[in-house]
Amino acid sequence: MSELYLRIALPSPLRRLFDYRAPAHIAANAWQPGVRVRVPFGRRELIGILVETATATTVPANKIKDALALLDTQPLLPANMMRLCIWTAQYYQHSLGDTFSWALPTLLRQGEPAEARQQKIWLAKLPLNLDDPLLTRAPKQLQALKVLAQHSQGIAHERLEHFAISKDSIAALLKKDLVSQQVRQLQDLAHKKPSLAQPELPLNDEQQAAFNAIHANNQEYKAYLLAGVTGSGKTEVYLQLIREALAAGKQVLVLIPEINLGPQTLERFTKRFNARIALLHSNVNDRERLEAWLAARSGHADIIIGTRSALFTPLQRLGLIIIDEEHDTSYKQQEGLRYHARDLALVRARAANVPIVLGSATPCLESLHNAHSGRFALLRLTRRAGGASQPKFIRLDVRSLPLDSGISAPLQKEIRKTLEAGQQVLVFLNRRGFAPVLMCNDCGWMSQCAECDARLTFHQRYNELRCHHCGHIEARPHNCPECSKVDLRPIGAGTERAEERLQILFPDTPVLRIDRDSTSRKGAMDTLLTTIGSGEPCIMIGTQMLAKGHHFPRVTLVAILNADGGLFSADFRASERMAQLIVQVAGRAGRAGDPGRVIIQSQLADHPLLVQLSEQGYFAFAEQALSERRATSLPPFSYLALLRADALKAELADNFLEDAYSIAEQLVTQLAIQGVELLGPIASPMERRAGRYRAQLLIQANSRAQLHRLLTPLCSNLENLASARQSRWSMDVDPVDLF
Ligand SMILES: Nc1ncnc2c1ncn2[C@@H]1O[C@H](COP(=O)(O)OP(=O)(O)OP(=O)(O)O)[C@@H](O)[C@H]1O
Ligand SMILES: [Zn+2]
Repeated sequence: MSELYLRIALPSPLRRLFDYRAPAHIAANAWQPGVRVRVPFGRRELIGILVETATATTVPANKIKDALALLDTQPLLPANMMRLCIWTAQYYQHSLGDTFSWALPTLLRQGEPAEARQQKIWLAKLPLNLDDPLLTRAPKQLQALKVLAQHSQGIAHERLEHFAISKDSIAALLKKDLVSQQVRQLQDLAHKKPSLAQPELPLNDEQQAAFNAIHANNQEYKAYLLAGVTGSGKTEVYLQLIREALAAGKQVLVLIPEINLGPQTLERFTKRFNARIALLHSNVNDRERLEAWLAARSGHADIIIGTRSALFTPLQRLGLIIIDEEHDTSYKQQEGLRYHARDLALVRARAANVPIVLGSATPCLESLHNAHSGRFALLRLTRRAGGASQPKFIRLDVRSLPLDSGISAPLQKEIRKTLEAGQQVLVFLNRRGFAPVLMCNDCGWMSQCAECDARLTFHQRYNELRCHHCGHIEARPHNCPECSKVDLRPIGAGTERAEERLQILFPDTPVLRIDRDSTSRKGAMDTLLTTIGSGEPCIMIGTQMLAKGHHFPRVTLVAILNADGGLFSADFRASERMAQLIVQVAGRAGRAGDPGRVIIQSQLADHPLLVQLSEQGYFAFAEQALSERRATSLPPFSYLALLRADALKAELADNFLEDAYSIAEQLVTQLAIQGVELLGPIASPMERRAGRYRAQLLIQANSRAQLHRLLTPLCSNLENLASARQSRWSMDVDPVDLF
């Protein structure tokens, strides 16, 4: 009999498969594509995914090794997900094995069985006998038994500690026959038909029209851009579409952006339905993630809600995909496999032939362009649901006004008025920490990161200087490191400073800071949201975390403190980002009965972008931005890939990129590739970061197909370059950031 070879995708950066011999003792038909295989690799063992089997190999007979073990009896990934992963790897120019690693829950990557866990449960034996003489000299066991007795459903083995029950006590109680153990299958819950748990809101005309349009075509692929102003009730449309899908026996995949959209949004879904909801976001632990993934794959979960990687969850009965806040850049992964979950979701929806809804108040220009060209159906919600009106914009010119920790006097007055009316205020400042830099008033020294081309931010709470780019932390110096004088001053204001000042200005009002520092503790965000939810007057001061999808009915004033940042950036997407951020933050104002106001405090209050945005709204801005992109041939009117390199010495990264440039040039000629331009190599906008020098080569093309004709051979050539060994490099297809 001829030998069987296994072509395996291994977690390695190399863009190829690895051949192994199938051990003779395993039946040939057990090797189905999609199963996990353990193999020797150098001196290590790795777990890979079988992609295909073959009867021949190019590996010489004395070099080929036997696979060690087959880990699954069924393919881990069904054929459609295998195809999606393969497509992803090819499109993003990434190794297939590593693509699987990003797509799979951690525990599966590590070889954990792909089975729903059986949970061990401890129960007190009945009738309960707390006076048992066996317990008289064992107070801990007695206490443990009492606690167990209070839990008629039993306590899970791994939760014992939580109830201060030691494993020793349990073992002793088991010996004395006072407790018993049960094994429960976590997915055993009987399969009930999902139902509504809460009455629905009657849709308004625009919502109904959007719902009808999507519902009418719910048996086939079609992409919808649900462009609804903030507070227009997009979520209600999603919820009713989900109801229809569930009633038809389908599963629904809902993608949400990262960063704390968590509690509020999730609650709206969980409260609405009696259905099994699998959560796959950053706050679930590895075990929970695996359970959710398995429940989704087996069809046990009805609704799957997660951040970008949830896109890769296998689903048996997929009927609808929803991408909430589709413009959010957290859908693009910025490391390793640089995929865009929104774009892949479109690929997935098309392959599964199901509808996909992209929702946003501020759609990205790519999506608007797709709507214009007819690839997406555009559905507009132009009014706020439930009668609230759109907030009013006020541009506050602060060129000649002194700023008090970033807050001008007229703004302070408006805040006071709002609080006195019993309402809440949201202050937006997209800068964490106390001050963006510490400066010596004597010699002009400024706090600078030793590892990055960046300033160190002063964090007063910890009396530290921190680099927001590499994570470096040092104690705040007492004297100037240059001139030894003691006059070091924080320059500019971050959220910490604004918080401190607001608390002094409004001593009787709670001031809640919401940024990555103040919410890093588990549960901290929930506590803050509870205070806000009470409806009492308060001031929230925070970064873009505040901009994302929150519904704060009592907020009537939104203040944007420093809107100038995005007006000068070199990145062609900066103005789009800034417009989205301003509109999203502004959208938190006046969402219930009382009308909302938005004050944009700026040194550039007359900047055309701010004028247009505040007077004509996001869509007018977006149309103009699109026509500028067209005129300058930038995405979505061209396609980009960014080759980045970094190394300990600048010339190593440069050498690599110079080599890459020549190879790319040769390939363009050899393969007669049309309409591709190589721009660079140049130093990255932040040239040094975390001690490494960074440079980049931008590849711009007027067709996606031509771009990929170049990228695929280019990447395999780069892998074998000598200069590639002294640099780290990555290819970013459709980059969202150009640094
Ligand atoms: N048809 C309706 N009738 C009455 N109230 C509604 C209706 N639809 C939605 N609402 C209410 O309007 C408010 C805003 O809705 P929702 O949060 O869904 O808007 P959104 O478009 O998702 O907003 P954003 O993009 O700003 O996050 C919510 O309080 C919601 O309960
Ligand atoms: Zn740094």
